[in-house]
Amino acid sequence: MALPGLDLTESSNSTSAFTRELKPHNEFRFEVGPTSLITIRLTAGTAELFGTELSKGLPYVFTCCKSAIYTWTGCTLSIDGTPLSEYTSDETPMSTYLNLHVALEKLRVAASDCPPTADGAKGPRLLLIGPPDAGKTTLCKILTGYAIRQGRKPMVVSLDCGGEGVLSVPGTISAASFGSVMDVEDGFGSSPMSAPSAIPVKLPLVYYYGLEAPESGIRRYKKLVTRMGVAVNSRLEEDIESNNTGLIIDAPSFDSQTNADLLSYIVAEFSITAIAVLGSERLYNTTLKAFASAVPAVSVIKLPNSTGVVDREPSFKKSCRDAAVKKYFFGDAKCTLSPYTVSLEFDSPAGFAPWEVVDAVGADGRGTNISFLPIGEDETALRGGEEGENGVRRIEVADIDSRFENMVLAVLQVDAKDAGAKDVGESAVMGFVYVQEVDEKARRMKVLSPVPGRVPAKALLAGKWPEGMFLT
Ligand SMILES: Nc1ncnc2c1ncn2[C@@H]1O[C@H](COP(=O)(O)OP(=O)(O)OP(=O)(O)O)[C@@H](O)[C@H]1O
Repeated sequence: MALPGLDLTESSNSTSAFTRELKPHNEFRFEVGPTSLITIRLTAGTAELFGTELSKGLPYVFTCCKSAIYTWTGCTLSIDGTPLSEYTSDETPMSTYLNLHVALEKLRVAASDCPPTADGAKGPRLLLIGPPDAGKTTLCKILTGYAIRQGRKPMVVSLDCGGEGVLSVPGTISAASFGSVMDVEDGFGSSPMSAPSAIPVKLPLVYYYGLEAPESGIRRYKKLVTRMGVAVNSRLEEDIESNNTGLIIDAPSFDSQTNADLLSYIVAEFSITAIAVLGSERLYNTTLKAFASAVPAVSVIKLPNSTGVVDREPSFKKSCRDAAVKKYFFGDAKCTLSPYTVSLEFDSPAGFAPWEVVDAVGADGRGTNISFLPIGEDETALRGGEEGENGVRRIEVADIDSRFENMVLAVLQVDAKDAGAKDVGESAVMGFVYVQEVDEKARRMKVLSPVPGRVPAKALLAGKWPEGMFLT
């Protein structure tokens, strides 16, 4: 059976079943393509997937992923389907990661012993940095999984706008408090901002950045980091349990000195107490020097990355982003959703306010690069002023045409009617719609919405990331 909108067929070769016996401290690594499924069952022993324990006998279905199942005690796995590749490895950094978790746990215990209002009641605030594909998100999942298994309630922040999105669609930064078990198949699981889930819902705070890299719109990115920092800090102050547990932040990819300023900015906004550098000796050394005399003190730790972490080709990453957006609207193999087709009138009396993210750096490295700017219009005029300052620009209705089709628009929390560039530039996200068709003559567009009824009269924000895609 094919799933609507997902183009997923059930395992093309469901007869190819095999088992793998893993010795203690070994890892079963596998890769599944975007159009196939494999099912894995734990039949004996104990095992975990990036920090979350597998239940015995339960079928876990995987698609479009490169992943690994680790065992501390030895286990038997039964696999149904044909992975693109699979092997077992006895070389993993899991003991080092466990040691890091134990060190964090000691700090959490010390924080719990302090009076709630004392400064010492703040648990460890860890920032994970490293070059692309170093395994930052994976380590973030592992540490979150271990903290949850220990009965903790970690606050997880994803500042990686270029990735697949954590509890949301790509192009966003998000934060959520994790109090319940994570999803083995889905990693961080789902939320009303990503997809349905059988596991208790997490309600993330989401900002739509709309560009691939922080450098492309660094001023706005920093503003969003500040907004996120304020929200997360005040949430932690209100919730003693979360405050004692602390923060785990998955940073965007850093490569040595070029992002030094952004790194210091993030450290200051979230009052980071420790930075873990994955997979880059050079980045570790520059970071160590940069924070050697920081007040308050910031510990810098060097961590090995797993030999299983593979460079994902751009096409594979694109498939993963597409799959994340499809999942937001159509659900997944376990829980199919039927999004609604809704008409968005340009002349709606309630208000229609489309905005777009302004790219601060063009492909040539200079000037703005505005996707919907009418041909011939002077881009430099937009660089100053309130709009340039806030990294967003109001789109004239006359400029809306088929270039909008197949794009994701963020429905912001500011009302369409009185939205200014500052509100739009810094507003959190309510949800997303997908533009199916633009009818310029009838002055309306057809959008896919996850909820029935009219799209709320809120400001809509178009970005360049995730890039346009065909959903239906
Ligand atoms: N031990 C492992 N075995 C197999 N695959 C792994 C392992 N660890 C991580 N991976 C996979 O490697 C890929 C890259 O890892 P991850 O996303 O954690 O890196 P990252 O540093 O966060 O990447 P980004 O550049 O997006 O920030 C992911 O698909 C992840 O599932």
